[in-house]
Amino acid sequence: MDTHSSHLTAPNRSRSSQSPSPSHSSATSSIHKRKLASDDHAPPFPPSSLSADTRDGALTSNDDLESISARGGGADSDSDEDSDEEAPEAANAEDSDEDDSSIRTFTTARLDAANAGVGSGSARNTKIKTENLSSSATVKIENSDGTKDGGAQGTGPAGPTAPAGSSAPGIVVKEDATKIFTENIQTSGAYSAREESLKREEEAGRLKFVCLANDGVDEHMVWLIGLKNIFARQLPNMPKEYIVRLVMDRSHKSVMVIRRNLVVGGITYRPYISQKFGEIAFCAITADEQVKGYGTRLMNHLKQHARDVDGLTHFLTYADNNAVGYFIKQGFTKEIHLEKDRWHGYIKDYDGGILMECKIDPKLPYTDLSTMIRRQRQAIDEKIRELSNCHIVYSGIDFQKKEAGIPKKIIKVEDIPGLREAGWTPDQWGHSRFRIVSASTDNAIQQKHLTAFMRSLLKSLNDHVDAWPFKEPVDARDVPDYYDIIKDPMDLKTMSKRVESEQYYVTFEMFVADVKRMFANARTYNSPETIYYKCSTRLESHFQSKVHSGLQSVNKIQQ
Ligand SMILES: CC(=O)SCCNC(=O)CCNC(=O)[C@H](O)C(C)(C)COP(=O)(O)OP(=O)(O)OC[C@H]1O[C@@H](n2cnc3c(N)ncnc32)[C@H](O)[C@@H]1OP(=O)(O)O
Repeated sequence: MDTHSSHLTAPNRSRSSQSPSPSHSSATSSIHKRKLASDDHAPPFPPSSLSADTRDGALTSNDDLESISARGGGADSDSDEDSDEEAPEAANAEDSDEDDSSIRTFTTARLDAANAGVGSGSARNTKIKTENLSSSATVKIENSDGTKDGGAQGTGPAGPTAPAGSSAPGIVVKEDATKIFTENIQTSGAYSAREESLKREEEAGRLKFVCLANDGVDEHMVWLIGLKNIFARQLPNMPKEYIVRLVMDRSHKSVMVIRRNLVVGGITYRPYISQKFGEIAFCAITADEQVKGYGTRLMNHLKQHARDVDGLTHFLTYADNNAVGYFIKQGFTKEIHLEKDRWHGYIKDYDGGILMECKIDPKLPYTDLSTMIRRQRQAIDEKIRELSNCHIVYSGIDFQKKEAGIPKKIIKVEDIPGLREAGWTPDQWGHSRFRIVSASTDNAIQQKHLTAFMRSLLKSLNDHVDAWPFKEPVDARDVPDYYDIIKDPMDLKTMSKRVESEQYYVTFEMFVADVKRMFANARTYNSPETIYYKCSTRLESHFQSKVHSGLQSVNKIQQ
């Protein structure tokens, strides 16, 4: 037993890692080959509440691992992960060095046990349970409030999470205040929305975040194996033996997302209590649950736990190249500000990874950031209200229209609700885009001239020999599919109504746009050889010549 368990300690970890041979092809990670710290500069094993005697602890032999794994494989948790990874894992066993023989035993036994069925798995379970119960050195991580991590499901948030309605140290958020903020602000960013939704799931007991280590508790071991399986699948370039070793190493802790008693993902880290920093070894979410916010919430729980329970101020990690973006979004930087003597020689070196650092804020309510963001939004919103009226929403303009799109009543610009309040004055008319064709200041006279001009053009069109197809709106009874194809119909009769209303065409361009639309419709619906198409072309050139001569005579009068 002693020989088996000793590989969990630092020297053996280094020795075994000297010949890692990750031969997997990469699906989700870039090459992430370990180049572990050698024995000579491996730091003394730091005193930690988790580094209890490994010989008498809960997991004391590969037999234990085998039986747990067998049971884990048989459970609903991550059963697909297991089945998918078994073949490569077995194949990979050949690559392992001698120090990994225990892991090979573990893998083989797991396969055997899984094949043997539930019966043999439960026999193993019983054995572990007995051993665990008799083990006085089993270390259990407890929450600051004294409850055990990974407690029974349905008992509310577990792990280091602050209970609902409470707040993180240093920040007091009363429930009522939270409610007001929540109700007042309707929209929240994607970050807050995801955090809030997961927080609600936690409060409803459907989701929990637990932080635990290899403590021998039956349920915890199943979860750890489930997490190991996710790591093995999501980090295909990482030797599986190495993953098992660290996840099961008692100096490492794992924060896990558990949903319906299944592990969704997690982060395994090693807290260096004396150095006040932690090293994130692995981080992954199961494939079909990625980019749903679990990774972010997981990291927030980790930070809160590491600060409040472990007393850490920083995290370091060798981030996989593909995951650098994720770590940046979690507040990690490539610049390392932590004094080198606090971490150098402690953390493991990796090839192909980028060393990143995250400073843990001493006050931030990491598991309730969405409430804090709401409060900040509320404060900014109130300040804006003090300085401007942009939050006031006026009733809209009644755009109800009579036949031919003519407004039922004329609305004076100055009567538009909110316009004056926004600082508009009538002398700003010149900035309006609804300008009459002439630069004259007498709008009424200009409108009369415009109407007369449009009336004369319409008469000229109506009198033309090719006008007959355009005099009336197309009758859908005659041409059933016409309005399926022509969505913006126009005809001379409708234009005439608009001209006579003296309200519709406030610019000449609006009138011309209707004429052009009428001809374009004819050429859209009809093919070029048809009479309708030819009529539209001839009538349009007639219209253009009339407009041209009409505008020339207007110009002459104005000169
Ligand atoms: C030390 C190490 O272990 S390094 C290896 C890290 N692990 C892996 O690469 C394994 C495969 N990937 C995963 O397991 C997951 O995608 C994780 C752990 C990287 C992220 O977990 P998720 O649940 O997907 O993250 P979450 O949904 O909270 O996303 C947070 C943000 O990061 C972004 N993000 C997630 N993964 C990545 C990525 N690989 N690269 C860049 N951005 C990412 C998301 O788009 C999201 O952005 P947004 O807030 O602007 O919308």
